[in-house]
Amino acid sequence: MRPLLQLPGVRVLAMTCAGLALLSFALALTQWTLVARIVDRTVWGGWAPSALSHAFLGLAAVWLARSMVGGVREVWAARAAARVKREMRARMITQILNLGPLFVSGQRAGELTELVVEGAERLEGFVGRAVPGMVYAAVLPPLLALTVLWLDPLSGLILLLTGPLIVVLLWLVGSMADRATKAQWWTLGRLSAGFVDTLRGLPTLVVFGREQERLAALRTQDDDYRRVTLGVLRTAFLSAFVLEFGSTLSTALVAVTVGVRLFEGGLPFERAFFVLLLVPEFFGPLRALGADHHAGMEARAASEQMALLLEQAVPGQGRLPVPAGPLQIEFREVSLRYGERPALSDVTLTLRPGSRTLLVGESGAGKTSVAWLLLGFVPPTSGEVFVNGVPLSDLEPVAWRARISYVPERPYLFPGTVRDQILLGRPDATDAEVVAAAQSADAHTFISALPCGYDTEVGAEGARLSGGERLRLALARAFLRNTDLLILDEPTSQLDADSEDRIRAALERLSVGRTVLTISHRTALHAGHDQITELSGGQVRRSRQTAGERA
Ligand SMILES: Nc1ncnc2c1ncn2[C@@H]1O[C@H](COP(=O)(O)OP(=O)(O)OP(=O)(O)O)[C@@H](O)[C@H]1O
Repeated sequence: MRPLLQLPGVRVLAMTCAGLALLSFALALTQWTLVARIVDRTVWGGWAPSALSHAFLGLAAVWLARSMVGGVREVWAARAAARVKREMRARMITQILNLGPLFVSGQRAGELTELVVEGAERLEGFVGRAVPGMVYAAVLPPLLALTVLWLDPLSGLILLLTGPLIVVLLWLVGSMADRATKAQWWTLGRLSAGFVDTLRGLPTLVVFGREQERLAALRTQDDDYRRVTLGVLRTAFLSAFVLEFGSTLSTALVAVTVGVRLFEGGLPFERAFFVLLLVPEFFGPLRALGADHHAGMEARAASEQMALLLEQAVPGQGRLPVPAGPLQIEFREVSLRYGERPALSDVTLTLRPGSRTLLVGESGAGKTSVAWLLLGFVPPTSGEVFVNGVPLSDLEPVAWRARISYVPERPYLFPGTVRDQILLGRPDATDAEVVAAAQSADAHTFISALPCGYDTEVGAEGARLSGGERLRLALARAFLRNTDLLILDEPTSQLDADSEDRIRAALERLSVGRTVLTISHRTALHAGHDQITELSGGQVRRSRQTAGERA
């Protein structure tokens, strides 16, 4: 429960509910005192009609006040729950963004989505229902039991014995359900992840004829989920049964002992009736607790995973401003490991301002890792990257990335229009600037031929465009972004000769006046670069300066 109690606003909500519970207690006492008195005087006489009507008026006022207190509790709890949901979702998303692409690449998209979307919903259920329920159950029954003890010690004793017993039984059933609830949460996460993976890999599954197998695996996961959900429901029914049985039994016990003493003349009618009216008030919050307990357990399973995500150490966030003017970047004996896996070892490399460097090497040589280090997605395991003599890790990361344009091998296009894709480079650009960027990237002609031009929807991940068209949109983004430093990761590896020539021409225009790092398998791209560095097995095998003759 600890991480749940640390949720924003939960303590304030608990204190408010405690205040409202005290108010409810006072109102309940007043309400049932009036009812007992009205019935007593009506049966035995002794009140003038005006006194009776005053009592009825008072009863109506108290009833209204109780309803209002109940309403305030509902509204307050709903607001706090919505706030917690919003805030925790924002915290998780910020944390995922801060942890960066390296963290995300090691996760299953479906599980993360499940945690951010469904996990936050579960917190809403906990804060909106379980917290007020628990506070009411902690405040009202003890006060009511003490009141009954004062009015009629025997009935009070029955309540003081049976109440805690029911709570202990509830706790035992809850502990049994704890593992089932966690299993339910994990299974749901796996099911969502499996579904997202299936959707993403559908073309591969179809090509290899494995879609039926995948469907069967999803069905098995679905069956697992159904099984654990039934297990959770079984324990929920069990706790409801324990509560109903316990409260009915002890209500009956109080009623019998009160009835016997009433007939024997040992207890006045009004007091006996009052005690009987208070007994359901005593069990009411405990009954509600049984239902809300389930929401609390579901939230706990999700909150433990959230805590794991939120406690992950975020790579160093520097605070220094990025130096203005031309940027000289130096890798000094930089090594990088992904866990136990070495990717780079003692890499020393200098990118002079305005120079063009080609980083070549076989697959797995560590080229993309150099780009990720430069983008600040991963910190070096040893050594340091310097920007104008300042360690990159000390620079403010957002301001640093604002100086870089990165064109990856497979640029990602978000659902939206062609214009939206280009505007990602600079959201405040005008239409004329967007068109100019597209023209420079040799994208304007194909965009104009699309059914709705710049307003054409590109589909999920740019599914309605070819690989070369997607790449040209990514270049248009880079033109619009207009930064000092440009990183091109395998920019032409997937293109035919004609597209490659056109993209190379666009790249040439884009590179003018910038510091460029081009990553490639092939040395064929060497024309126009000032420096060619060869990586092999994570080490610099050779680095040579060239004449820098432009292609
Ligand atoms: N997220 C990761 N976790 C673990 N190991 C990784 C990760 N990313 C890369 N590696 C490993 O680090 C090494 C360097 O990978 P990197 O992607 O930098 O090579 P590359 O030269 O860009 O390869 P390619 O040309 O095939 O893209 C490889 O052995 C790779 O398996």
